[in-house]
Amino acid sequence: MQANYTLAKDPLSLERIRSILNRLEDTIIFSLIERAQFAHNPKIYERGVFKELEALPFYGSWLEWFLKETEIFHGAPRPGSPLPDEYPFTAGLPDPIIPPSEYPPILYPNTVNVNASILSFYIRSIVPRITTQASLALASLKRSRGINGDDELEDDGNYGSAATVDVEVLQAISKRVHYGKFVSESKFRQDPAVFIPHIQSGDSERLAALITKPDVEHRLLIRLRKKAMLYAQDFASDGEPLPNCTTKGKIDVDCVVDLYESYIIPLTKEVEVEYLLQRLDGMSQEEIDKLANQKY
Ligand SMILES: O=C(O)C(=O)C[C@]1(C(=O)O)C=C[C@@H](O)C=C1
Repeated sequence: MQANYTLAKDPLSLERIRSILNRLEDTIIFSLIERAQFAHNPKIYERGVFKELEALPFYGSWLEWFLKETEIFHGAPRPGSPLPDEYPFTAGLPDPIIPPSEYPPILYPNTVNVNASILSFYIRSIVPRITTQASLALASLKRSRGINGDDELEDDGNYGSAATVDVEVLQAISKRVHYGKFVSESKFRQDPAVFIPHIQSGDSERLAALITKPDVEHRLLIRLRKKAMLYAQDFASDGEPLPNCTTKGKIDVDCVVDLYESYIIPLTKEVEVEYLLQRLDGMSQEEIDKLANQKY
């Protein structure tokens, strides 16, 4: 998020936040297309495989090392920083070289960070699926050359390139999912009195029902499928689209839709609810009563 986002006249307008979520769909689809050109390379997600890393010293997977180095370099904001639209996947990061900029507070202070879940579903369910085509092509090439070891069939050796793109995909998904906090704050401010009793009783289910908008989800999934089909299109050298029967396309469109339906939307909702559950922390009953009648 840029400074101009928080300085906008109404940074919590739901329409505005949804337009950012819409834009992030493009970033996520394009980065997945980039990852899909490489084979699965399962080695890069396992700890202790690259002995070279132990000399650093670093204990973790190849991808975890990339995440850590990227976050150190980017000076990833720590939880609780004033502009929380980027959340670290790794811990123990040094302080950024340049002090964080001052931004007007928009979100209520909170500790919500679901990056561990994002990393887990991405490695477990997304990478193997979006790389199936590249891995199969590689495996048949290797077999034709007499290479049969199961371990190596899905390994094209592009560890650096694959992990670089993994970091991009993960950061884009993380940003998208944690935007749930802005959505939640926006919905809360529309009518604090509706939310307050359920926050006070810790009723996650009622809160989830309040923030869920089935028609918005439905439209999103239709839009996403159309976008993914369009971006996945292959073109001939003269720029003419190749017919679907001659090309499998750059990405498995069903996988993109499933990623949103099964993981990104549910996790965004989890962030929204977790954020709400912390929304009154540290407030006195008097302050809460005042908030219940507040008109933003
Ligand atoms: O747009 C909203 O209102 C959101 O809360 C975001 C979102 C989403 O993840 O896209 C999540 C929950 C709603 O049911 C609809 C959409």
